[in-house]
Amino acid sequence: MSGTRIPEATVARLPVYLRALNSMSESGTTTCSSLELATAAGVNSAKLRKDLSHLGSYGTRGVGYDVEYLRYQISREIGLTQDWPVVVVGIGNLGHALANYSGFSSRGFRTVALLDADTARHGDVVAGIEIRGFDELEAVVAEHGVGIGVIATPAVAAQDVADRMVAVGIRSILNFAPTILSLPEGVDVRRVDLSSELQILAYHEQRKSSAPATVAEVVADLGQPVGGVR
Ligand SMILES: NC(=O)c1ccc[n+]([C@@H]2O[C@H](COP(=O)([O-])OP(=O)(O)OC[C@H]3O[C@@H](n4cnc5c(N)ncnc54)[C@H](O)[C@@H]3O)[C@@H](O)[C@H]2O)c1
Repeated sequence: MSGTRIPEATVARLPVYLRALNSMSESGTTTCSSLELATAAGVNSAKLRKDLSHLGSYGTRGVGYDVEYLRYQISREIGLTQDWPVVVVGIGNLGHALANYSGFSSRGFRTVALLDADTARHGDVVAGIEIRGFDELEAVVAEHGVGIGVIATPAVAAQDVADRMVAVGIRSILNFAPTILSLPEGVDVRRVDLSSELQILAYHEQRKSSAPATVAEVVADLGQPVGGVR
């Protein structure tokens, strides 16, 4: 890691740069300009250069960035060169989808246990992992050194699950339940709220459809030809 504290907004963009670099690498690209990488990541190149400067990466004038080296630097910075054991709690519809998602393991997140409170689910196997009781959380965390917990339970259960996670030493939580968790300092929580994201899109959609009418539309409403406007 760079050792200096990187702004949160930059940290949030690093995985986006990494994804763009991964596609470049897969297509055999060995170097890229800041503009090429910025375009692939959907940001402006000044912001990209500033972000990468926090990693001590400035590229080479006239050559740009070395794709493989930058991939390595970003991966190291966001901890992807390490193996991260993860426990998922709540193996219903979403829990099944998360357990089956191969994108976690390819990025170093190894699901070591699937836990659920419903005894009817215990013993079922999802993605090669047996669902176990939630009361096994402490043993699982101790055995695998789990630092990251994923909550995919209904909202009413999420706070209790989070409290139990923290009590057994988990310090980072990814929460899919649509509820705000109250947790002690030092515990990082990321909330994935798909409904809120849809609501934000709905808000923009609504604004688009109520955008001011063009002159042509106003004229059409008045029943006059556009050419008739003075
Ligand atoms: N399904 C989706 O597409 C989706 C999308 C976004 C967010 N979410 C959210 O994710 C959560 C799960 O959704 P779902 O559709 O998978 O629900 P689900 O009802 O299918 O699954 C929830 C699972 O959590 C388990 N559970 C309940 N209380 C528990 C506890 N205290 N400890 C351990 N396990 C417990 C249940 O036994 C069940 O297996 C919800 O909060 C939902 O709002 C779901």
